[in-house]
Amino acid sequence: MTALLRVEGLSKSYGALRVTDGLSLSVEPGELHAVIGPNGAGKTTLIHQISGMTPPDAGRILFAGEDVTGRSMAGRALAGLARSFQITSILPRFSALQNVALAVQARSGSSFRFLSPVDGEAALTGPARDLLARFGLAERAEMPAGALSHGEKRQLELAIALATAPKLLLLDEPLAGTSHAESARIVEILRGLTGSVAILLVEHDMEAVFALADRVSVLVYGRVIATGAPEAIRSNPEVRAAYLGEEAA
Ligand SMILES: Nc1ncnc2c1ncn2[C@@H]1O[C@H](COP(=O)(O)OP(=O)(O)OP(=O)(O)O)[C@@H](O)[C@H]1O
Repeated sequence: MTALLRVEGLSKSYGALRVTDGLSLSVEPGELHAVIGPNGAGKTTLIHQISGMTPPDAGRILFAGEDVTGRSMAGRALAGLARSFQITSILPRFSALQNVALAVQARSGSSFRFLSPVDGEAALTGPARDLLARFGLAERAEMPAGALSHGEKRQLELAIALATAPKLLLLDEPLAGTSHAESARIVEILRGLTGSVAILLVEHDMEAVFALADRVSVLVYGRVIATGAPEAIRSNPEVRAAYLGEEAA
């Protein structure tokens, strides 16, 4: 199968610190590929480089068969690479519905101009309501997004990212700061997405990672030390020594 995303030899240094160091990995269509590793291993910097926020010093990023290394964030988003922005993408005074409807509009470009105002609005809010329902937020549709709980904001953020109909979703710690119940709900949402959209997931919650991932890559000092199925990663002696330790026992 041709990889949807291929990262080849990605390097980035800040001063003397090599944050990603010849890093290579791939994500297949529909795959949930988790990236784990100790604090400071370079996981967030990897996501920044893939999304186009941080230019790499060396290496290439191939997405859907094209070299996107030099492309802007907006150009990558148009090509189907979506990133959720840990709540900062949410407009707090707009309702949850309006937040998702705006993302639906962004996906559809100017096509709504040709509809009457009423039909145009329905064409945006219809899919937005469907997405909110899928993300367990149907009853929060009219609520200002800023009034949602932390976990609900994370769910809304996923709905916004999905509204752009991406091929690949980049998720940086979607479970951080959520309650046990909220994180269980988000895990269920992510499970429901697997197969239909590829996901590159950076997450510290190992229970969630091992329950969700098709493949796991382990990043240590900016390098991938192992990639494989969750069970193979859990029992890999090098991974256990470098990161998982007794956590995985
Ligand atoms: N803009 C920057 N300028 C200087 N140093 C940076 C910058 N961004 C990241 N770093 C450093 O690069 C290293 C890797 O950071 P990064 O956030 O990518 O790690 P991480 O694996 O995501 O860590 P965590 O699990 O704690 O989120 C850290 O030592 C960090 O301080």
